[in-house]
Amino acid sequence: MIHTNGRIIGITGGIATGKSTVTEYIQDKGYKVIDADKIAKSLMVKGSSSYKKTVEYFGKDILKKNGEIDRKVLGDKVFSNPKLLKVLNSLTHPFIFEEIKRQLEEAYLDDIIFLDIPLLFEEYDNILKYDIHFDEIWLVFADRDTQIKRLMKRNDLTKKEAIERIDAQIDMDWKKGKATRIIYNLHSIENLKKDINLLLENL
Ligand SMILES: CC(C)(COP(=O)(O)OP(=O)(O)OC[C@H]1O[C@@H](n2cnc3c(N)ncnc32)[C@H](O)[C@@H]1O)[C@@H](O)C(=O)NCCC(=O)NCCS
Ligand SMILES: Nc1ncnc2c1ncn2[C@@H]1O[C@H](COP(=O)(O)OP(=O)(O)OP(=O)(O)O)[C@@H](O)[C@H]1O
Repeated sequence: MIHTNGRIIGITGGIATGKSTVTEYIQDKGYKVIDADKIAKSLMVKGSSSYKKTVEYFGKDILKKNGEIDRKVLGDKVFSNPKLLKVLNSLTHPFIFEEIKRQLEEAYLDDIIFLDIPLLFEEYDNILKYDIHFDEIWLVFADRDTQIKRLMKRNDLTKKEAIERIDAQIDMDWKKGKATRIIYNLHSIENLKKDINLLLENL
């Protein structure tokens, strides 16, 4: 069991639905936020255990000239091939979950801890294995067309590539049924902030 005094609120959603936009705002308001994507990135730096295992399996083709992992190249490989995505997950997730657990325990004095974790439902077995218990789960929702549009724009992807990334995750409508709260991020960012304020006031 993770030792914290406070509540743990999971923030999840589909790719490019707006999780980071939501958690950046929550963090600006002074709340403690742990970001699984940031942890994953920090653990993939040149020379780390995840890096070594990933390069050993995927080969030097995934490296940039300076020896760092080219995330676009690796992303293209794994999101177009579910088997390879599974391999990458198996090489990286143990390190990521260890670090999430460590950061949760480090934040034991905070009353509320938000954990931004895109794969909360996809990796539920790991959530249980690492003894992470959510008091609430907030789902940031956007419809598929909006996801595609935002993802193509932000990552400079073709429609096909955006769809592959969306389809590498569990369907958003299924996730809706499992969440405590749903944040509909379909309109302006100002609108989104108002909705978040309401949720925070009611904590
Ligand atoms: C494949 C990689 C190199 C692509 O890097 P890139 O910089 O393009 O994307 P980034 O890491 O910023 O992730 C963006 C979004 O992609 C989605 N995503 C990332 N990894 C996965 C995955 N394994 N399965 C499904 N969706 C994923 C999430 O919604 C995430 O928010 C990178 O995502 C990665 O190393 N993934 C494996 C680690 C992982 O599972 N990270 C998610 C946090 S638990
Ligand atoms: N309400 C909105 N209106 C317009 N653009 C938005 C809105 N919300 C988010 N965006 C933009 O959509 C993109 C995706 O948002 P964000 O990065 O917050 O999503 P995410 O869920 O964290 O993505 P990922 O799963 O890839 O980490 C960003 O470029 C962001 O600026």
